[in-house]
Amino acid sequence: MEAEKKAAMEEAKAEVAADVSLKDLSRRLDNFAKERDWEKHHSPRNLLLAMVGEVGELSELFMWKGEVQKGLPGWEEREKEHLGEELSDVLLYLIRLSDMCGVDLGDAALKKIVKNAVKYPAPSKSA
Ligand SMILES: Nc1ccn([C@H]2C[C@H](O)[C@@H](COP(=O)(O)OP(=O)(O)OP(=O)(O)O)O2)c(=O)n1
Repeated sequence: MEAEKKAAMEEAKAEVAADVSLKDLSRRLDNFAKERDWEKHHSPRNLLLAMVGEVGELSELFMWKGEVQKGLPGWEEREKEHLGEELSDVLLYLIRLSDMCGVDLGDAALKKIVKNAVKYPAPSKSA
C-alpha cells in the first residue's frame, strides 16, 4: 500500500513537472472512478452538490479572517497546503462534472475568455 502510494505520488510529480492539462486531470479522474466502481455515484447532480460542498470547505479557510492580502502573508505553511487541497477538490469536481455533462471545459473556457473580451473591450492605448 505504501509502495503504491509512493508510485502514485511520483507519477503525479512527473506530471506536474511536465505541466498538467485539464485533459490529464480528466483522464486521471476517470480512472479513479472506474477503479473504485464509483461511476454510478458520479451523476451530474451528485458532482455539482459535491463541488458546492467543497466550495463551502474552501470558504471556511477564509472565514473570520478579515481582508486577506495577495500571497497570503501571515498564513502558516499548513494553512496554505490545506488551501491547495480545497482548491483542488473544487477543480477536480468541476472537471468531472463537465465531463459527465459532455462539456469540453478547456474549449468552453477559451471560448468564454474570447466572449468576455468582446463584452469588455480593453481601453485603447492610443486614446
Ligand atoms: N465519491 C467521490 C468521493 C471523493 N472523490 C474525490 C474528489 C475530491 O477531490 C475528493 C473529496 O474527498 P472527500 O469527500 O473525502 O473530501 P475531503 O478530501 O475534503 O475530506 P474532508 O471532507 O474529510 O475534509 O475525493 C470523488 O471523486 N468521488
